[in-house]
Amino acid sequence: MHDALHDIDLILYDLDGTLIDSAPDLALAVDEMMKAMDLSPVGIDRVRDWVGNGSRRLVERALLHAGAFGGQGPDSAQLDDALALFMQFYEQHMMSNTYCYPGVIDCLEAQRERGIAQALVTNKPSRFIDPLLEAMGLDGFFSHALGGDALAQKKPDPTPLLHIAGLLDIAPERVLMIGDSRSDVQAARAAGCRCLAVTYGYNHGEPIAALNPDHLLDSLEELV
Ligand SMILES: O=C(O)COP(=O)(O)O
Ligand SMILES: [Mg+2]
Repeated sequence: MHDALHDIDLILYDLDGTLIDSAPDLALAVDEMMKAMDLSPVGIDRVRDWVGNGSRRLVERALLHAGAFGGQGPDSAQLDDALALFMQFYEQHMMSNTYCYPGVIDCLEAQRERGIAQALVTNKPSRFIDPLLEAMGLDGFFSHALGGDALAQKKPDPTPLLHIAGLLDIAPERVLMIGDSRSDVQAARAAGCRCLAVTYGYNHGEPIAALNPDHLLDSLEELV
């Protein structure tokens, strides 16, 4: 068994950039939103670097980049309207070009056989979680799935991690957070959980190794 799994009773997985490669469809929805607002498309390379702090922040980053609203960026009502457009387009496109990363299903099955509890902690809005998990064949593995809007705080705040650990009555030091970005590493640290980062995801254009996670993997297959 891989070192990262020693003394672990619960694994918390991030979704975007860790279990699924969703950047193509997120980019499609951002660019549809930009078009609807008469702004230039931003493209997938930028969107990949902007994912990780929830849809509202993603939309805000795109509007700031485009210099929309007089270069000041949107106020709260303008951001709400743009976000509503993004959500509508993403709902239509979220499974057009989104796939599980290699090794994900095998990893989930292996931990289920080992009797390790598994849950999902994503900053993605909750309404997208169930349809995506089902379409990707990932439903049925997780006892709990929290979206970025489920609680008052989201990653990098430790609250969602501690919330699930508390529901399952598992001490934070026996929890492993697996993610692709600094929000995951920071949330795990703040919660007192162990942390494993994957190198293939989205981390705002920077190597995740720089954050010194407890473990670093190129594929979740290594946890099988
Ligand atoms: O919606 C996002 O910003 C990304 O969510 P994640 O926490 O699953 O990476
Ligand atoms: Mg992520």
